[in-house]
Amino acid sequence: MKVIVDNKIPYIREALSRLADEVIYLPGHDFTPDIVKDADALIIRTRTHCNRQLLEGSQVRFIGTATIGFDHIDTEYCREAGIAWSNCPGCNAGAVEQYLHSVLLLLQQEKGIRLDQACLGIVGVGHVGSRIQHLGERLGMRILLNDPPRADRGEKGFADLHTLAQECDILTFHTPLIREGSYATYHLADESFFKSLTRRPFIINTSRGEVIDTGAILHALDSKQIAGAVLDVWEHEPNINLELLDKVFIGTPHIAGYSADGKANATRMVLEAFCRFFQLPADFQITLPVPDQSLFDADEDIRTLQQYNPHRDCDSLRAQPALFEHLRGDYPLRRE
Ligand SMILES: NC(=O)C1=CN([C@@H]2O[C@H](COP(=O)(O)OP(=O)(O)OC[C@H]3O[C@@H](n4cnc5c(N)ncnc54)[C@H](O)[C@@H]3O)[C@@H](O)[C@H]2O)C=CC1
Ligand SMILES: O=C(O)C(=O)[C@H](O)COP(=O)(O)O
Repeated sequence: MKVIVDNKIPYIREALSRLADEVIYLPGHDFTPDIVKDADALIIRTRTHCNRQLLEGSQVRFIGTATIGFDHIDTEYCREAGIAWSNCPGCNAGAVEQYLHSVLLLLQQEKGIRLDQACLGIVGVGHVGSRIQHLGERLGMRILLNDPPRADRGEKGFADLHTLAQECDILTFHTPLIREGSYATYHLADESFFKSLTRRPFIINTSRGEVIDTGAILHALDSKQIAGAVLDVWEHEPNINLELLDKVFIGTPHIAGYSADGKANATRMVLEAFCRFFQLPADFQITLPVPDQSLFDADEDIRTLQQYNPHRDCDSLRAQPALFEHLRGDYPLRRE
């Protein structure tokens, strides 16, 4: 069996060498129709666009993405072509929670937001959003939740986006990127959304850049419709809007999910899916580095920011925005 694998997926090589006869490691954007044509499986990240153009005429039967998001896979084409695919639900939700925890503490320390008096709006309440809900509750915040697909399934406790826009001091986006249909999230935060905000909130986006219209958020920052923004994801990565990077409170290179723990979960889950599909025994171990014991005695807020302070990633990105992809590819994975 021949497998082509993104060369930035950590902890995978030893396990995969025991599962496949031939494994080729390549940068995610270097997968071409010629390279994939005689592969049985692709193991990818968000950087490989799996569509007709890449896959037509190939013998690929399985695609595993070591990510939760799967907007880079044309699932309709895969269905037509009989190609199975799999993602890793929940793999990196703990890492994004860690990112949000540090961001909320920094908003309190540096922007004067009293978290215990603030209302937090969470748009998209899945694996990540649910963890942010519990984090916000632990921090004493009032929480409003928006998740139309869950509300339409009859689940209780959700409000519409307009209510969040009216009542929240901080709004954070955790939806998938959906380009069309009744739950589309492409440019969910557009000019009319920003106009509808009444409390000059902070906006946080760790979902996908395309969920927020770049022109609209720039205008919202300039016209003070919002107090500031924290962005981990951007339209047109890696060619991000430098004016926006300059104007946000914190801007990072799509690394909210980049903990060693989250990456190891993703590798384990993608290999389990691979083994299920090819009916192979899943007899592999993924070994993580040990946690840093020296942090264990500190006060929780101090420990949170010692373990992860997003200003570091923001400073690196601002210093060399052209290295967006390199900063991600060679990221020193943090522990949760
Ligand atoms: N920056 C990063 O490193 C990371 C980014 N992500 C992004 O965050 C997204 C969310 O991650 P998870 O919570 O793990 O995914 P998930 O699939 O568990 O949750 C997504 C939630 O969004 C809801 N949703 C769908 N359409 C919606 C709409 N129109 N409005 C409001 N809610 C809607 C769904 O019902 C679901 O509850 C991922 O799809 C991915 O794009 C996830 C992990 C890391
Ligand atoms: O899981 C997702 O979805 C993400 O956005 C990841 O954190 C980004 O993953 P990579 O494609 O950079 O591995």
